Amino acid sequence: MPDALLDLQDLGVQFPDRNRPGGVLKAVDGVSLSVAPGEILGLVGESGSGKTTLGKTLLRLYEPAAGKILLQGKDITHLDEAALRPHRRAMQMVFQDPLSSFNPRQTIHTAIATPLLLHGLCSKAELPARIAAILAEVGLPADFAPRYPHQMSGGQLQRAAIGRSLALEPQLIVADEAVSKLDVSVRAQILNLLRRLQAERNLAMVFITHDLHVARFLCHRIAVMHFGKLLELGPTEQIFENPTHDYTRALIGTLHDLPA
Ligand SMILES: Nc1ncnc2c1ncn2[C@@H]1O[C@H](COP(=O)(O)OP(=O)(O)OP(=O)(O)O)[C@@H](O)[C@H]1O
Repeated sequence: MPDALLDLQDLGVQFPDRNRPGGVLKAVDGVSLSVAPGEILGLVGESGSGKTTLGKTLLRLYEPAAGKILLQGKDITHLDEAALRPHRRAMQMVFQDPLSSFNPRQTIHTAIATPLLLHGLCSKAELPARIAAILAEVGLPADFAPRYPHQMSGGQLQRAAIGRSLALEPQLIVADEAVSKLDVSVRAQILNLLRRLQAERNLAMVFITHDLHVARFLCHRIAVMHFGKLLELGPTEQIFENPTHDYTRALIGTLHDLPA
């Protein structure tokens, strides 16, 4: 895909196998896929299928054993930290557990201010207004800035985590089970927030989830992973209505057993 934001080509990631001393586990095995600007790509598959490993590797948090990662056509697969720095801004991650993704001794203000100052995106004088604008964008009042993580609910904190990731104006967010720890009503609010951000900012996302309801609601296309391999990839309705693989059919079959 020539105008892809992100292009993964035959990506492989290996770990020492925890169950076989001396053995190698192919956590991601020959995965090729691309993400267009503003596209939400869902990564689904059962536990251990390699979703998180793929997400972390495309962000260059893990070193790939094989293949290529192209960001806006630039090969970032083996760039060192210094060369990677300008590209890091373009891709941010939102984790499952917002509490553990914040430093408990830092206020929300400091957590959002730090990357802004580090990347020279804002002067100290501009910080309060900038942080208030970021909080407003994720539906939090400005007076949440002086709060510490433990003074916020899970949903409020996930909003703050999304705000922090937006501070650097990324083009792509990798969200790893970002709503799975939230209550159902809060989950819907955060999903709507992600949808709005995608539409307003043309923000692309790799949305990792084991929840097929969530994937169907949010994602434009869905990639199904199985034992580190990409089993199939297609528009969301096609995956749900006309899956090619028995494994996908079985995965979707479980959807009918889940509460809506
Ligand atoms: N740091 C690591 N060292 C060794 N093995 C790892 C490491 N991280 C992941 N693995 C293994 O790689 C495989 C893929 O794991 P991964 O966490 O990417 O899967 P997942 O689909 O995200 O699963 P889950 O939904 O449970 O998070 C698993 O077999 C896992 O045990």
